[in-house]
Amino acid sequence: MIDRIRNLAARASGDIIELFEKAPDRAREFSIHFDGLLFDYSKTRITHEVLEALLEWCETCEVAAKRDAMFAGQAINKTEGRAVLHTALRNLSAEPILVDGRDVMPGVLKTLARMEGFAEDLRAGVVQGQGGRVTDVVNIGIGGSHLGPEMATLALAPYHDGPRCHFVSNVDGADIHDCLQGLDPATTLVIVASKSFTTTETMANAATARAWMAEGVDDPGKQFVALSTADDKVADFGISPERIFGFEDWVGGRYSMWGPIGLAIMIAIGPVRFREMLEGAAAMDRHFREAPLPENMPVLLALAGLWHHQGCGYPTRAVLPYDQRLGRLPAYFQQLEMESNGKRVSMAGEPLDLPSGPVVWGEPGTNGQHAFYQLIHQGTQVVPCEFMVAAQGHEPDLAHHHTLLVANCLAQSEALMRGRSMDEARGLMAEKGFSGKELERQAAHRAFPGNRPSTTLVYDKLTPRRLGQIVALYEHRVFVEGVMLGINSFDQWGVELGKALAKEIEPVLESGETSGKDGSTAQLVEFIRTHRG
Ligand SMILES: O=P(O)(O)OC[C@H]1O[C@](O)(CO)[C@@H](O)[C@@H]1O
Repeated sequence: MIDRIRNLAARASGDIIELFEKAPDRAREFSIHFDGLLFDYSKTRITHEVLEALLEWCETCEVAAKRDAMFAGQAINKTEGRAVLHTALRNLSAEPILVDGRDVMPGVLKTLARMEGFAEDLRAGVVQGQGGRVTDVVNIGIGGSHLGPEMATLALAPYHDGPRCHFVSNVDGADIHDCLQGLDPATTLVIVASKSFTTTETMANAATARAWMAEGVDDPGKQFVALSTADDKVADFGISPERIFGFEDWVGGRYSMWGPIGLAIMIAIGPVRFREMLEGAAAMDRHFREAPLPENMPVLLALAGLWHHQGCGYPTRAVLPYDQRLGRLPAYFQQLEMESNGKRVSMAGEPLDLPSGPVVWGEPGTNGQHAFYQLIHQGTQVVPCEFMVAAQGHEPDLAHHHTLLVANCLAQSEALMRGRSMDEARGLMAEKGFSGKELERQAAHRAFPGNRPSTTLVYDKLTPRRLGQIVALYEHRVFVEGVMLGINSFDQWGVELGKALAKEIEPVLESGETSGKDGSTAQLVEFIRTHRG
């Protein structure tokens, strides 16, 4: 199957712009609308023939059946023997979902109601700190217990009407130091977000926060909340059961912002808007489950990704939100995509016969334009770009800024596609008075190859509902790509070795006993020990 796709990519001739000239309806044919979103993948080399081949590959991989198995609560995460049910966290219809014969929905909705009660009480000043109304909330977590809440809280800044939310993740003491500076322990609530409640970074930061809190209040434990699956470990830390918001092991870390891990988001924007975010995600879930594959937005987004990565062989993709408040979305997608699909063996444990998922990177526009777009336009590697932009901003008084923002976004995808030919560049240089060899030399620097693919996701406005849809859209894209690559997208064994070695090296840094370590590691330890003051 992949050979057919690769042959199509190798045979693709002519420029993307010519595809528009040949088919005036191309933009409509290679785009899809769904509930306030437009995904346009027409500025790529995908043709009807390519799409047909990609869809056939998708069918061969039984994506639809595997999707249904996920939604039905089957243990599709086979290396950990778990179901994958982040979708249950936004199943507000309460339609039963059975895991091992037990409906998980009553528990999900009960926890959601507890979170709502707590968030309301905190926002209303009913739940207080030992120095009065809580003014600041510090979420301590890392990876999936950090990136989602941080990303969504920033994204929904126009809706904030609760206490200020801060996020600490790095074990680097600078992170918690800078966060706590200026906060008052007596009016601060600390959320310890950790599915396992064993993650070194989070536990170190939680202990530091508790010590800081103990300096300012009599009973630090009263101003801590835990979001975890590990009640016993939370109890050992000293957080009482009514301050634990639990979830089950079928919620993966990077898929967890919809449940208790999203408590900081709920505190910031309120339970009503948090529900709107869940409803947006649930709408995308329904679309993913019900729309035929050729009219299914997550499937088409996945196929565009696979075409570029597997078919055309482009090793990375850039996520480029023209939306300052989506500034953490590239980092969020890095974990979502690379922790999910960065695997070298198949479900069966055999070496993959395809490259694993691509490197994902990005930055919000227009900032990226003044940093790395040079390479995107004129470097020798092709980087498929995934642009995102809202039709409206949240600042009506600054509508002219938004027009500039949108114009830049659209201009970039157009420039990538059109490029600038040598003849056009020669014309520009001739106008400036160059001639002969110097004109040729100058023109070469100013020519753009063009024909570089991009997709654009446009939404009306970045509301809680739209954010929910967009994140769920990408979650399902990762699922489809994972199934088609034959990968288990829901484990992350690749993070374990480094964690284990860090535990070994910690005492070595104290003792300096480097026997058994390689020469480089031993040299680094020695340098650090002699320079750490
Ligand atoms: O929520 P926890 O258990 O602290 O884990 C945090 C993160 O660490 C990881 O396990 C990777 O190290 C992620 O998958 C997870 O999101």
